[in-house]
Amino acid sequence: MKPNDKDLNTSHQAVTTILDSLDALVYVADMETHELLFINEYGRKKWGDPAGRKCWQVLQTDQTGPCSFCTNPILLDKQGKPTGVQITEMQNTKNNQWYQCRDQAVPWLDGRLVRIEVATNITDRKQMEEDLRRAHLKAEQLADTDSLTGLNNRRAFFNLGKQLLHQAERNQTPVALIMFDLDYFKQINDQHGHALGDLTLVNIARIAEDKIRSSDVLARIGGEEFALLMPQTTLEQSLILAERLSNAFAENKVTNQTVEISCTASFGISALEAATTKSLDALIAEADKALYLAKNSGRNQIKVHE
Ligand SMILES: Nc1nc2c(ncn2[C@@H]2O[C@H](COP(=O)(O)OP(=O)(O)OP(=O)(O)O)[C@@H](O)[C@H]2O)c(=O)[nH]1
Repeated sequence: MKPNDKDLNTSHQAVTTILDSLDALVYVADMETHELLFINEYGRKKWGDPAGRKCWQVLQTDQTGPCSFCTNPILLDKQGKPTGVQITEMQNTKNNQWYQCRDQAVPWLDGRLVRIEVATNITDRKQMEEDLRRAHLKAEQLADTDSLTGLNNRRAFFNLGKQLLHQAERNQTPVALIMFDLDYFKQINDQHGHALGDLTLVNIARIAEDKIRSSDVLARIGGEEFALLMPQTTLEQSLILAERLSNAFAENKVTNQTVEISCTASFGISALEAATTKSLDALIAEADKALYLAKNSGRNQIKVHE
């Protein structure tokens, strides 16, 4: 039995009612001319009536032609045959909302190819993903950061240090390590309180940060112990920097309302010459030995591992 006009009219109305009830954009656009042939009520309410206009004129802003992100090219294969459903995520240029777009090329009633898109608003999900990404990044940064000074912590020092040594070995460039430890720091805490001790550590960190290159890895690896690993740096160059640091620390004054103090440091230096290999642990052990010697020789001095 052939459907009559009334049946067809009723089924057209039924389909329109269904499409207009959806909480998603549904539209049909000519794949060649981009003319918008249909848009459901959700789309009309948000983007307006097509009135013979093209999809890029109705749905996007500031377009003078088809969008650079138009999905048409992926909806057809080299022979011009539909590739099936393609799912993309896009931020609409008119309302800045994010949409998941389910696009498909299909033959229209008159035989030409059209793009049918069903787009659902995923802005809340995108925002949640972004929040999660930021929280994850922050957690990672916190796990690598010394909370008092904001410097790398011990864990980060070992991770970054190993990468740095690896790179240096590959490039056959020298690396130097300075370990420094504040002198008689316990006395500062005991005599003037933990808060002034903390302030001293922060001051020392800022001074050191100020004197190094962005490629250097500076870390607080213990209570009052710091490590500075420098790529493309020789023993001689690191000695000059250690002297600068030593002088700057000694000149630095830390104050609270009642006292003004200064604090020196002892330094131990070790180095990896270009085109040689050494583990980070070995480099640290050598610098540590030199630091121990500096402490035992009266403090406020720099010793180099021979
Ligand atoms: N204020 C403060 N003190 C800390 C922190 N971490 C460790 N310390 C203190 O640093 C002091 C280190 O003391 P010691 O290891 O005896 O070293 P020192 O007094 O500097 O002596 P030398 O290193 O031999 O010159 C201890 O009193 C720790 O409590 C911190 O985060 N803040």
